[in-house]
Parts: sequence; structure tokens; C-alpha cells
Amino acid sequence: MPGSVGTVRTGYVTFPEPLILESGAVLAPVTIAYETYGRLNREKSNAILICHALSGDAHAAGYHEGADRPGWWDGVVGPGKAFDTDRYFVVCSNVIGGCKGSTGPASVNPATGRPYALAFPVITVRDMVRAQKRLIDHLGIECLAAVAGGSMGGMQALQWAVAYPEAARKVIAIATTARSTAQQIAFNEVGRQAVMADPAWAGGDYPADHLPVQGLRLARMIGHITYLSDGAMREKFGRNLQGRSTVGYGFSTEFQVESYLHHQGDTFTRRFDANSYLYITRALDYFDLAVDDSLAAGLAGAKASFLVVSVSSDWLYPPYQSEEIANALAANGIPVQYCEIRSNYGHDGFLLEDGQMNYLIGTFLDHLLVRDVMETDAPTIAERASIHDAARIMIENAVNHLPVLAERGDLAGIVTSWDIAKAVACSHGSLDEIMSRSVVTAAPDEPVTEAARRMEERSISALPVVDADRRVIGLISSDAISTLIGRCA
Ligand SMILES: CC(=O)SCCNC(=O)CCNC(=O)[C@H](O)C(C)(C)COP(=O)(O)OP(=O)(O)OC[C@H]1O[C@@H](n2cnc3c(N)ncnc32)[C@H](O)[C@@H]1OP(=O)(O)O
Ligand SMILES: N[C@@H](CCO)C(=O)O
Repeated sequence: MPGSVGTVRTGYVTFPEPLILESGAVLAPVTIAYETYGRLNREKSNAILICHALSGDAHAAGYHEGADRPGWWDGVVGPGKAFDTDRYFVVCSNVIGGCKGSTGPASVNPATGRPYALAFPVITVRDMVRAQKRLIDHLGIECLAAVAGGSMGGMQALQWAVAYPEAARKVIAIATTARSTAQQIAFNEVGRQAVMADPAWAGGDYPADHLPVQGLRLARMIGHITYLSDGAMREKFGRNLQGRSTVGYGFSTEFQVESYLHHQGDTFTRRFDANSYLYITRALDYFDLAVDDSLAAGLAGAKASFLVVSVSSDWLYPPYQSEEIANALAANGIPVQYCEIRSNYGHDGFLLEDGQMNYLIGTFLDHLLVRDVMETDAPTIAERASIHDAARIMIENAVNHLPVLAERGDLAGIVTSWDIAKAVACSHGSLDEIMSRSVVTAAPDEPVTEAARRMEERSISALPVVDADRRVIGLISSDAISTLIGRCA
């Protein structure tokens, strides 16, 4: 299937260690459901974490065995798409508190052997991200190429940038906010009240054969209205009647929009747990990255570069909230691109506007920095080492360039396989005689295109990447760049 990651399966990992939650409560064990697409490269530098919204799950792309619908962000995840699985290793995990495989209120409470129900501790977006961090550590990934998501997924992406500034190079936050507003909390509360007013909810202790479907259905109907826009509803349904030509002067389902909302509500009760709805909407309410009422202060520690996207017709997470995020980042001198896409779909536009999303996300991810493609485990050699040592290290590691380090660990020079050949031909004895001391280097935060241009101008095929103290933190080679460009074509 072109453009698809094909058939996929959800994996599970359980961490026995307790997770200390923001509330001070403790959760153990913690199971995380996740899917991965694409391949993790040798340097483990091409991983992208995708975070889902309120009712999403780990199944972002491809098809489960026998299913006819793909994952929820299949339009942007796959070979050749924005989250290009030919280039990136994409990870998507289900949040804790959810009901799609990660530990949540429907999981078995080890203290009682029964489902947690309301004994499940209240969780926050920060807790969701802490649990995700365990998964990313478990996969051996020190730094994500990017973390991305829409709606609650965007909140998680922002939380990653604040909680783990070194753990993601890029952050993509779409149709989201950095702090929930009164209106957002209000809609969440109406949904929760609908669930809790259902007698079948039974204080959260409902059996599997008697679920609070009426309350959850109503909550989703209200919620779903907020995910659309006035224009989208008008365009989809107008004042059309459902299966009749005249109004009936009664209270049965008459309008198409009523029928549609019933359908959305019914479908939701078959795929979502009522208690998870309470917990996750509460986590949304608590989300607030501001410090002392200042978003700029709250985002000050972020180190990633950001893409912030809003949807013009989104009245649940209106564009002004995305602008606030972009302004707060810019106030800190943090690189940020902001774009409001034109769309009539409302909040769910981030799930439906594949063309605009692919263009914006793809362009943002393609803007690569040296640190995105450098090899971080490239071998080096000490200045005092012998030519024989240098030859051995090159052969063992199959490399042609060895940065030479001075005693203090800073860059003293570079030696190439050509230098070794010359040393043999001219009977040189020490590394000092053959290495180049005037080394052309690259900086981790410069664009790859700049480093490539320097290599081309000087006819050099690899540059040591050095930090501000001239310590070698990696190596960028023309081979790595041409592989990348080949894959982009
Ligand atoms: C974001 C995450 O992380 S994951 C969560 C994302 N997924 C969801 O939110 C799932 C539920 N939401 C939806 O289906 C959303 O509307 C979207 C955004 C995903 C899909 O949007 P669209 O493609 O525009 O679909 P639309 O909203 O028109 O709904 C189509 C459904 O409504 C049904 N429908 C349309 N008109 C009517 C009607 N008059 N009466 C009854 N049902 C109707 C269709 O038959 C279809 O049903 P199906 O989904 O069971 O096949
Ligand atoms: N419709 C999506 C977006 C909500 O923010 C969901 O149900 O998760």
C-alpha cells in the first residue's frame, strides 16, 4: 500500500517501578501501550514521538489486522508523508489514565485485584509525559528528533519541552493551548456531569455489562460539537431533515445533525471508558504551563525549536492561544514558527487537513540542523597516540576521519586515511607529523546546508562538530548528508 506503514500491532511494556505523580500519589506498576513505525537509526537520533488527543490511542498509522480503517493520523504518518517513516522512527503511545492499553482507571488495582475505578489517582499532563519518558528511555532514545501532537497531544508536546528540555530537538504543537481556559474547563465539566449523572455510573463502580452509556454518549455529543465549527455543521447538515420531508412537531430525531450527534455519541460509548473520560478531561483542566501567571516564564527553560499551528475555525482552542505560545517562546529568544491554517473544520481540522499539515510539518522537519544528522559516537584519537593506533581505530570503526584531541579534550587536529597512506609512503613516525591542525569544523546548531556548502567549497568529506569550548561532540559527513537528501527526493 503506497504511503502506508501497512499492518501494525500495538506493543506493551510494563514498568514495575512506582511513578510518583504530580499530586504526590504513587502509581505502580505502569503499563504503556505503544506503536512504532519506521526504523531507529544507529545513532538513535531519528525518533519522533507523536502524542494523541483526548480519545486517541497508540494506533496513529497503518492498519490493525483485519481492520478497514487506518490509525487516527494516517494522513501525515507514513512513507513520503510529513512524519516520513522512511526517514524517521515514529513512536506513539497511549496516555496513562486512558483506556487503550496503558494503565488507567479500568486497569486492575494490585491492592484489590479489582479495577481501580475512582481509586485510580488523578493524573496530569505532566504525569502522562513522565510515563512516556519511561517508554522513550526504554527504547534507548536519549534525544527525540521531535515530539508532536494536536489538542491534548500538543499539550504533551509542550510539556516535554518544559520538563525535559534536552530530550527533544523540535516540538510541534497544533490546535492546542499552554493553559486551559475557563471555557475549556466548562465544557469538560459539563461532560463529566453528564457521565456522573447517569445512574449506571454508580460512583465509578460500574460492571462491564452495565456501563453508563447514556452519560458518556451525552458527554461526547457535547464534546463533539466543540470539535466542529458553525460553518462545518452548516455545510454538512444545514437544516436538512433525517429520513423525512417535514418536521414532526415532536422530540424524536428529526434533523440530520441530531442523528449525526447520536451516531457520534453511540460510537464513542463502544470505544471509550466513562471513568477515563473523567480522568483525562481533569488532566486537561489542570494543564497550565504558566509560572506566576507568565507563560514566557513557564516556557523560558525550553531548548527545542518550535512549530505552533492553529486552525482558523477552531473555537475550542482558538488561534489566539497558539499565538500566546508563539509570543512567549519568541520573548525568550526560542526559535518558533507560527501558522494559522485556513480551515472550516473547526478543532478537528488538525485530523482532517492532511494537505496543510503535511506541508507545514514536513517543511519544519526538513529544516535540519547539524545536530540532527551528526554521528555522536564517531571515534576520536588522543594527540599522543601513534599512527599505528590511528590506522587501527579507522579500520575497526570503518571511518576515514579521526578528530585528534589535545590533552584537555579539545580539538587539536584531524587525521584522515589519506594522511595515513602518506605517512607510510614518507615513513613518518608520529601523528603530530601528519595531522592537519587547521581544522574546518561545524557547529551543532547551524543548518546542515551551511555545513554541506563548506564541505563542498573545501573538498572535505567530513567535519568534526564542536561545541563552544571546541570539544568534539560529533562528526558530520557528506555520506550522511547525501543519504538524507536521497531519501528526501
Ligand atoms: C486526535 C486523536 O488523537 S485520536 C481521536 C480522533 N478520532 C475521533 O475523534 C473519532 C471520532 N471523531 C470523528 O469521527 C471525527 O469526526 C473525525 C474528525 C475523526 C472524522 O471526521 P469526518 O471524516 O469529517 O467524519 P464525520 O465527522 O463526518 O463523521 C462520519 C461519521 O458520521 C456518520 N454520519 C454522517 N452523517 C450522519 C447522519 N446524518 N446520521 C448519522 N450518522 C451520520 C457517518 O456515517 C460516519 O460514521 P462512521 O464514522 O461510523 O463511519
Ligand atoms: N476529536 C479528537 C480531538 C479532541 O481534542 C478526540 O476525540 O480526541
